[in-house]
Amino acid sequence: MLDALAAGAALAAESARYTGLGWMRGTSGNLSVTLGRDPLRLAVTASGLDKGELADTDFVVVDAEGAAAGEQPGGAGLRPSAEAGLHARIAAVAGAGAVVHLHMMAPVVAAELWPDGIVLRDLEMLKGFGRAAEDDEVLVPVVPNSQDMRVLGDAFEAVHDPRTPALVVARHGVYVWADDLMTARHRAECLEWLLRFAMEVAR
Ligand SMILES: CSCCC(=O)C(=O)COP(=O)(O)O
Ligand SMILES: [Zn+2]
Repeated sequence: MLDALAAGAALAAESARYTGLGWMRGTSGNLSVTLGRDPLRLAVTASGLDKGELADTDFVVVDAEGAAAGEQPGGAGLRPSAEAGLHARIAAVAGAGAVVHLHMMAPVVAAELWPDGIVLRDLEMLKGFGRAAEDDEVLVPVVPNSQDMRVLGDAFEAVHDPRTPALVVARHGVYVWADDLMTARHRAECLEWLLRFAMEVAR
């Protein structure tokens, strides 16, 4: 596992990449890395900042509820992401080492078309999403949006399949997770392609 300062540098670098892709527009999106499991501790991007311009210390160490925990490398002036509670739930339930939350367009539009979940099957790019390409049917779950991270966390747990490292929040964005930030990014990139493909062929 990364220490907090290394995690902060990685969060800033990854956030800049996602901003370049247009997936963290405005101040949207947030990323986290798991720092420890007993007790659960995550480094999560600070709330309300331009995610394309994060300093290496623009993160907050949070607990299992998503609340700031202990002394903070970036000082007491930073607030944890408003969505830190869902990051923590995903880290706890799915065992994720890194969680990325992105405001990319494809999952949100796909959720409008398929509000009960998005089915993907027989696509080579599924390998990049951590699944088999052939004879594999993947249901990417969709849950309604909420401002209450406990409500979102409960909705996530109700639909969670350990084989599927993503959750679409309708009219909001997508969560993708993996053991580390780079793998989470690869999965997010492949998922975006898969969802765009699904919508193109459904037209
Ligand atoms: C225009 S962004 C609205 C809040 C949100 O959905 C988001 O992803 C960013 O929240 P944060 O508190 O992490 O800045
Ligand atoms: Zn969001």
